[in-house]
Amino acid sequence: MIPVLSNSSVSMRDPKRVEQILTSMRNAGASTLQVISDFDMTLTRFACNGKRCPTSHNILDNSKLISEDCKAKLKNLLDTYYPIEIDSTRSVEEKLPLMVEWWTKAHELLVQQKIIKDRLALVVRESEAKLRDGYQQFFDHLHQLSVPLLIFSAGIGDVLEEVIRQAGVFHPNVKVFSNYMDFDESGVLRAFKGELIHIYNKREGALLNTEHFKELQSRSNVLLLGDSLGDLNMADGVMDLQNILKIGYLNDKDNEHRPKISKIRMDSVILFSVCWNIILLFFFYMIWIVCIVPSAHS
Ligand SMILES: Nc1ccn([C@@H]2O[C@H](COP(=O)(O)O)[C@@H](O)[C@H]2O)c(=O)n1
Repeated sequence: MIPVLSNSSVSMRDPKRVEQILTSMRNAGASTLQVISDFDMTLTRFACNGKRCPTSHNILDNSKLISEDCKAKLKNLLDTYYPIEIDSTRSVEEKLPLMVEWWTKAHELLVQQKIIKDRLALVVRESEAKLRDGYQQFFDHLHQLSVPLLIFSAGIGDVLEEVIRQAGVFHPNVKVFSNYMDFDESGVLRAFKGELIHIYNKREGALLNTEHFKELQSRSNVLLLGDSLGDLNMADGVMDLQNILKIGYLNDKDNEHRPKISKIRMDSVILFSVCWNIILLFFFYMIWIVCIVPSAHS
C-alpha cells in the first residue's frame, strides 16, 4: 500500500479495491490515463492562514470591478445559498433549483457591473486565490507524460483560466469546461455563454461534450478529483471506462459527509481533508513505470 494512504486524513470505503485500481492503472501506463478535476477548492486551496480562499466567483465578487452595493448583494447570496450547498440533510433534488437560483442571480448581478475583460488579469493577480501545494509538480508531470487534464468547473472559466495562467501551468494538455463570460465588441461583459454549469448538472455537461471524450477514447483509466457529490458524475461521458479512482476533498464537510459518501455506490472513494500527496505519489509511480523501468531493462 502507498504509505500516504494510511494517513489519518484519508478515508477509503474499500482500501483493497483502491490498491487494485492503482495497480491496474500503473500497469496500463500513462498513455491510458486521463484526469478530470473540479477547480474551486479541489485544485485551489480551501483555506490559508485560517481564512477561506476565494472561489473563482469570489475573486470577482470581492474585486474593485464590483460596486459596494453589488458586493453586499453578492455576499448576501453567498450567505444564503452556500449553507444550503453544503447542507448534507437536504437532498440533491431539493438543493438543485436553489443552486440554479444562486448562480442565475449572481451572474445577473455581475452582468449589471459592466465588467471589462482587460481588467480580469489584474483582479486575479490582486486576489488571494491559491492553487494547492504541489500544484506545479501535478500540472508539470501530467504535461510531461502527455496526460490530458480536463478541468470541469461550475466557477467562472475566464477567471480560473487566468489563475492557472498566472501560476505558469496552463499547459496545452489542459482543457476547461466552465461558465464563460460573453463580452461585447468593446470588451464589456454582456452575458454568460451557453448552458449554465452549476454543481449538480456536471453529468449533463459531460454527456454534452461527446467530442472531447471521443478524442480520448483510448484513455480508459480515469483519475477524478472533486469536492462535492455533483463532481462524482464528471466522468459520465468517458467511453470504454476501465478503471476510475475517485478522490474527494472534504474541506469543510468532514463529519457530515463521511458516512454519506461511503454509502454511494462507486468503485472507490478516497476522502482527503488535508493534502494531495497521493496524487503526486501516483505520478511518481507513473514516471517510474514509464521512464525508469524501460531504461533499466535496455
Ligand atoms: N455565485 C457563486 C456560485 C458558486 N460559488 C462557488 O463556486 C463553486 C463551484 O465551482 P467548482 O469549480 O467547484 O465547480 C461552488 O462550490 C460554490 O460554492 C460561488 O462562490 N459563488
